[in-house]
Amino acid sequence: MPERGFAGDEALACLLRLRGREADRDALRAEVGADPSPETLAEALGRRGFHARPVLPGPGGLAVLDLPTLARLREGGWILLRARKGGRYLLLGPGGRTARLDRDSLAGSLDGTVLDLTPGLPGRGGLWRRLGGLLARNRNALALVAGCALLLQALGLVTPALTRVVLNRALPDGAGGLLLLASAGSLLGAIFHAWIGYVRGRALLHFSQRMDLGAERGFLEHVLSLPYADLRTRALGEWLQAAGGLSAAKDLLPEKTLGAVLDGCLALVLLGAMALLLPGPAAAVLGGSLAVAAIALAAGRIEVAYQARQVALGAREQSLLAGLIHGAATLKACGAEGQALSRWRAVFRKGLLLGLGRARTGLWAEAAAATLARVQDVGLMAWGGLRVVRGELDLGTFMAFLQLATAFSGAFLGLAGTWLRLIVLAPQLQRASAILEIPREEVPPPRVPDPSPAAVEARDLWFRYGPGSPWILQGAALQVPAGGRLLLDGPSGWGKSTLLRVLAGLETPSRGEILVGGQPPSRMRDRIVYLPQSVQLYGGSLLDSLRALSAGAATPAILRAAEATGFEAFVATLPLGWKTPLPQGGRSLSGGQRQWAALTAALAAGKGVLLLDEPLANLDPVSAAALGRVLAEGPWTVITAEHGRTRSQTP
Ligand SMILES: Nc1ncnc2c1ncn2[C@@H]1O[C@H](COP(=O)(O)OP(=O)(O)OP(=O)(O)O)[C@@H](O)[C@H]1O
Repeated sequence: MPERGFAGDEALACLLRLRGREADRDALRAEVGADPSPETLAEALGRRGFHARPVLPGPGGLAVLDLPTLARLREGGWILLRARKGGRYLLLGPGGRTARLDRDSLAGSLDGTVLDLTPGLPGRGGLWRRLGGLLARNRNALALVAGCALLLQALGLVTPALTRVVLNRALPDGAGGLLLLASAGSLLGAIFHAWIGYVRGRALLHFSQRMDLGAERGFLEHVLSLPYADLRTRALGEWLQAAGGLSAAKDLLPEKTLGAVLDGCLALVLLGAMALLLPGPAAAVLGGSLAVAAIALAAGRIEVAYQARQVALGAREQSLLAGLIHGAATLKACGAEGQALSRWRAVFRKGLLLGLGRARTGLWAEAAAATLARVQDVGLMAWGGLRVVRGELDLGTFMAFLQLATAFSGAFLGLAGTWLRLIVLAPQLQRASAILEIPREEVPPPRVPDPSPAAVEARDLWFRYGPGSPWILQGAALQVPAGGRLLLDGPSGWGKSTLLRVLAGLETPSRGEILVGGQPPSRMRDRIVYLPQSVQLYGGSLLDSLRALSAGAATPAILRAAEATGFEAFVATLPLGWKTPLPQGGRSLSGGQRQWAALTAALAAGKGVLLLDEPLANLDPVSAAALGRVLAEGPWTVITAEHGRTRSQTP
């Protein structure tokens, strides 16, 4: 292990050079400083067209990183992870010093932060454009897969040629030497075939893994970067279906689409070879294969109609299922399990019937296509056998033709099969494409949170949830000076939460203006924290959950906030303290404790403007009063939605 790491700017220069980019160290130092944070390094890489993110991959995650990249050492400084071979990592440190470490020793000497440069879903546009871009970024692996597949196909032509030689020349002439030569050729061909198959399999595995990582993460990144309004208007089932569509498209692309292109090439070559041997029967085989493919495609068209309805129903069914599982406790408490189940069952049954109809069509088509293919085989055997018996055709040519015809039918049907899958999956793929086509929200890159309070002003705000929905805000206005307090009060459904979301920049008003510290809220993300009415804690430890909710606040900041809100006293009563594991959603905490935790995280985020939606509603009066005092005394601008009190004050 090199004794010390690179300084941040030097590490960046080194990485850029390894990735084939110009890197002037002085210019880089002026750009990122001498001791840049991982986020600053990622941003600098982003400006040069790399998709870089700081991650905490853990020992297992190191294996899927795109190398070369940078990792931060436990003792400080950065090290270059240059390559990975046989489970060991080649490291590069200052002065060109290198070392090789196994995964666990490497993980032990890092502080956990690594820059992940795995390409995500590139660019803009729909599904195919983005997946195409991802393919292009992995073109070396793709070229290896294609090259191997072509070689395998070329080897497939050797067997019919050898069969012809053996049957027409070696056997009738008793040419032992030729027979031996043909056998040795076959054996060598088989060994070469197995080796190329292995290389292709490995390249495909590597390629699929990178596609998986890029596509799935790219999709999630895209979803999380969408405007809030787009996120709230779609049901969970729609997101799941879109994710399923992307997954299917991604699986189709490397193996099937590449396979289809190669199948197409192979089919042409085989057809040419057949036509050279026996032109008439070659035309008959082509006709038979076209008929089989036509049956499959006609059935596919019917299946598409079923599939489109299945996708729509599937989205509803998955949304209902998620709601049922998520709200199982409430349903049980209300004794409404039966009703919920029967609603889900009704949708599920419809989906099942559609699936059945689709499967039946598929079965009919399969049976018809198989029968036709058999008829063609039998016809070919009868025709060829008769001609061989009559001495009009030599046996070797006939057997070679049969082998070519079988391979041709396989390649042709493979091509039709891929096309069929594409058209049947079209409705699901369209759903993924529609989501990928939604433009991302332009959000300025994250900056260090700004704890200074800012004035919040809103004038003539008009907002409604959709074109036909009633207006929720009709000319709303407010003015809170920096460090001031405003309590929003009103009956349920009055629009308090809506107003807070509009002020936070999550919802866009139809009319009116909002200024936070003189800027639109979307530009002030580093200063605004919005705490919704019902918070979702994350799984993992209690500390992890608060860190996530506070957008990555450092542990000392979380501990300071917990001391201020009194949450630390509660954590001290837990046997595992901050390491207490939480289930997803934090259900092992009471409603009040969850709110307490979320408020602590909001304060730990270190931002100057707090927009809080009923933050104390679930707490007991004593804790609520104590927390109310903390909020009243702190240096923030606070706008709180609460029932029962209307008060506005300035410090
Ligand atoms: N996502 C949504 N889509 C459509 N309408 C919505 C949505 N969220 C809220 N509304 C509607 O907006 C109105 C205001 O809701 P909002 O949650 O802002 O009220 P509130 O004053 O915070 O109520 P409460 O005190 O009960 O929390 C309600 O009539 C509600 O039906």
